[in-house]
Amino acid sequence: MALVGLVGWRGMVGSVLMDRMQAEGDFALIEPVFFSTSAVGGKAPAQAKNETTLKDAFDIDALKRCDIVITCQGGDYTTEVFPKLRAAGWNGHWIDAASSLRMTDDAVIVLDPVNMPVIKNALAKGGRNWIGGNCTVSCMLMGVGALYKAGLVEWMSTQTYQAASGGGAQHMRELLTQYGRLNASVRSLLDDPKSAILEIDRLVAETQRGLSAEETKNFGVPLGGSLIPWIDKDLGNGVSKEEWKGMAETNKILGQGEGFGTPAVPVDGFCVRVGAMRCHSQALTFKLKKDVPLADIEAMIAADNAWVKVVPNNREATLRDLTPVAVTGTMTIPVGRLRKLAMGPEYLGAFTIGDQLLWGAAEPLRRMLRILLDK
Ligand SMILES: NC(=O)C1=CN([C@@H]2O[C@H](COP(=O)(O)OP(=O)(O)OC[C@H]3O[C@@H](n4cnc5c(N)ncnc54)[C@H](OP(=O)(O)O)[C@@H]3O)[C@@H](O)[C@H]2O)C=CC1
Ligand SMILES: N[C@@H](CC(=O)OP(=O)(O)O)C(=O)O
Repeated sequence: MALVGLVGWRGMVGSVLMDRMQAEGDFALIEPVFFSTSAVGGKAPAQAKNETTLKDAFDIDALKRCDIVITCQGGDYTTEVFPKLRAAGWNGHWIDAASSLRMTDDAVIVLDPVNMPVIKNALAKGGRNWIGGNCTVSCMLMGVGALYKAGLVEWMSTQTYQAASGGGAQHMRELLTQYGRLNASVRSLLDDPKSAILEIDRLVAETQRGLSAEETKNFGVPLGGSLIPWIDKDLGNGVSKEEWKGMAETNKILGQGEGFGTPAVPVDGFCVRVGAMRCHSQALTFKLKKDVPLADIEAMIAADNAWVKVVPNNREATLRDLTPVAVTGTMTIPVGRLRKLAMGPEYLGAFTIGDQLLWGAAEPLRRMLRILLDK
């Protein structure tokens, strides 16, 4: 039975991964070894079989014993440990949620319902580094990958509405604390149906602007009742790193563009943090290479994988099925608002949502583990 090292299993992404592995019976197929950066020697979780204590996540010899290592510990951990482990001669499979290794030549960004041929090809060539994609990109491709697979996309523009969870657990807490502060600042006025809404609004803005450095330390500015049109690093050319990932990762996942000897499809737009909990939403504008009837497009998208669901483009279905609240905690990737745009018959609009901890982070890793175990 494969010895599988789990690092970062108690973090937010790691906990979602553990839940999914449990639900899909993955632990029956492996001998898990649990690692920790903070509680070495402690008791491993209930899924442990023979390896019942927590091993040191920085112990290269302990990691070297594993056939496969899955990490959700984060980019700093990967940057520190991965090169040492390979330098020590380890030939196992490394499956990672962090972005650090995504664009390296010997790594595949894994999203098997979309890029199984790319994964299979790399496996045949001895590939051993399997990295989960950016959450926004993975969720988008789970929804509209069919259009790319059919070679229909000339370019795509994205406008994202990304949840607090993308920043991590502390960001989710900060958002909720801010919402609580805002509500508390006007509670008595809210309780009075005759109170003036503009007075409530004035007090909320005053509270938002008066939030302390402690109350905004994760996002840097208030997010509750506001939004932040910048995610991840400033690349210095007017583009945020999150926006850069849109084109770089979409093409790499699909096995096209730089490094593959084929043209990349241009993908660009704006990435915006909003006060949602753990679902990333995005409005997409496509320029298609030709005019394809809307019904054909809907059929193509619906048939692409088991999780995508086309939501009829009407108000009732949209409100019911196409919101972060409807999608959170589920594997479903709804795609709705599908319509031809006023610019011409090759221009297609769409709106899609995904749970960024499931398809956006944990699930592609879990599925890669199964691909390796089944091989
Ligand atoms: N958050 C996201 O949406 C996405 C994240 N990723 C990647 O996954 C990485 C991990 O992200 P995320 O899961 O949000 O990180 P977390 O901060 O939740 O967990 C990372 C590690 O922090 C340690 N830790 C310290 N205190 C606690 C605590 N109170 N509860 C749980 N763990 C704690 C744990 O390590 P130990 O047990 O060793 O102490 C844990 O493995 C990211 O750095 C990123 O690279 C990728 C895609 C999306
Ligand atoms: N950057 C994403 C979350 C994330 O972890 O992305 P990446 O895995 O590309 O660093 C967000 O903030 O929503």
